[in-house]
Amino acid sequence: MSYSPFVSLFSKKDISLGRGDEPLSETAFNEQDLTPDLKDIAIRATHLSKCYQIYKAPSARLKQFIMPRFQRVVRMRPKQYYRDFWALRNISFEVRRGETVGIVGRNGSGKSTLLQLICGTLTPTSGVCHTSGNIAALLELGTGFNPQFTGLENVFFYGQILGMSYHHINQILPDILSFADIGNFIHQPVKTYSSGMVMRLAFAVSVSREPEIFVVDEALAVGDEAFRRKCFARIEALRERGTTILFVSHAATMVIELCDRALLLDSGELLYDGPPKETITHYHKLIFAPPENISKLHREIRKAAESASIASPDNFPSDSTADTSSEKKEIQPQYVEGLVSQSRIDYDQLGAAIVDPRIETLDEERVNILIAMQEYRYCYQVKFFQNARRIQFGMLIKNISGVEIGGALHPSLFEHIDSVMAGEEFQVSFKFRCQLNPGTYFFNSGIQGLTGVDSKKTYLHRIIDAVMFKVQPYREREATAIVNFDISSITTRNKKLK
Ligand SMILES: Nc1ncnc2c1ncn2[C@@H]1O[C@H](COP(=O)(O)OP(=O)(O)OP(=O)(O)O)[C@@H](O)[C@H]1O
Repeated sequence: MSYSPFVSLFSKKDISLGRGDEPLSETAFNEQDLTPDLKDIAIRATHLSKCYQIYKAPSARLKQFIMPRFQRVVRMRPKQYYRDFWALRNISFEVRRGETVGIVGRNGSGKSTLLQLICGTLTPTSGVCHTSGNIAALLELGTGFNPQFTGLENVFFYGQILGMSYHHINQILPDILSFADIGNFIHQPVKTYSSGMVMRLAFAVSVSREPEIFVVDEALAVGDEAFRRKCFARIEALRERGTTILFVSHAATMVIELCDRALLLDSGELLYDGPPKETITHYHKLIFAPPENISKLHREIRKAAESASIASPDNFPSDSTADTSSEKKEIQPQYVEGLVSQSRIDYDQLGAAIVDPRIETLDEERVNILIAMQEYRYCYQVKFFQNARRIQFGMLIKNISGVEIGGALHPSLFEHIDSVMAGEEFQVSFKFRCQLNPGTYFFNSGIQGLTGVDSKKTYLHRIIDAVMFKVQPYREREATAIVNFDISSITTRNKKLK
């Protein structure tokens, strides 16, 4: 019976591997061998590469097995019947203990290969991967479960692979079953399960023995909304307890919400390693780029990666609300030159252009550090290159996770400017009160309307994350969550009951 584990536990190790037929060596990774800085590191990948041999047909594989030996005997130069395909090339990065790191990339970019190298289920062609701590990995969905076994049998099967005793699994079984929540299906063979049910069970088992490193490959994508929320909550709990988490996802919001950092892979190369929102922006650009623009985009992303540290959030006033000193109370709105959106996306201009989006105080001073509860204007110019009809100018405020907080349209939600002529220019200004709690936020800008003989409204120009800004507290923080509704509260103490 063949079995390939997809929930697996690995011990501290240091795998050094050579290319192709070279002997592989695996050595123990002792805590005392670690340099002090390495003690903070859960995963260190150094120049990791993985090359697959691609054969045109199965017969070529056989030829490769026989012919080179024969050719050597007759003193011919051995011929190669395959071509090399580099799924990963020269990947180096570190993950600190307790960090949550997302991996994003287009299909085939090498994400799963990287996770498998880290987990040790695949050997690198060259390079080294150090991991420190027990790893629980939720890799390719379903490939590990024995389809003939019932769910319950698989719980014990995996639990023991994870290093738990039968007795311990028995003890925590109610928790596992309650988390998986698949009812009586637990007594059915896994081959009768939907992919969502397999995921529920696999996730429940893999987190039951709290791992030091938790690696998840896209598995959560198959769960329903409610279960995904439950998984996120569990991942959050693991995070809070200091588990290092590495996961692959195509879901931008999830990466932005959960991760401290995100890596962008493309064509086997680590293109970007930075804050999740910026990584996701580069990823989105790659997904939507026509093939002929990919190389140019690669160059741009590499360049952005080099200069990323300049715009590090550490260089700007913090979002902290703890400091309620008098200096903090007197803080003024200001403009910080380097505080610019790294995630701006300019869509094509279809007859109009948004120019110079900015935030101003009511005295027309440009700012990007705003004081909560004060009034500002969000402004931009619009230039029309074509005649257009039924025009609306828009703005939208989002937080760093992409949650849409509030927006407006001019003239209004249900009105529009009937027509504009090519060459006309507008100054658009939205006055607002900054009822946001301290944090980092973004403005989108957009012009909707009709051009030519179109009868369907489209964006004539749109800029996502056009302006980035930070909000500082106006006094001590007065409200919870994102929006400050200026809530006033009162309590009346009831008379003591006799
Ligand atoms: N065993 C293999 N033999 C040959 N090529 C392989 C093998 N496994 C993966 N590849 C190739 O390596 C590249 C990277 O694959 P990988 O599965 O790591 O990509 P991925 O980023 O996880 O993709 P996806 O988002 O589609 O899951 C792909 O082009 C894939 O076809």
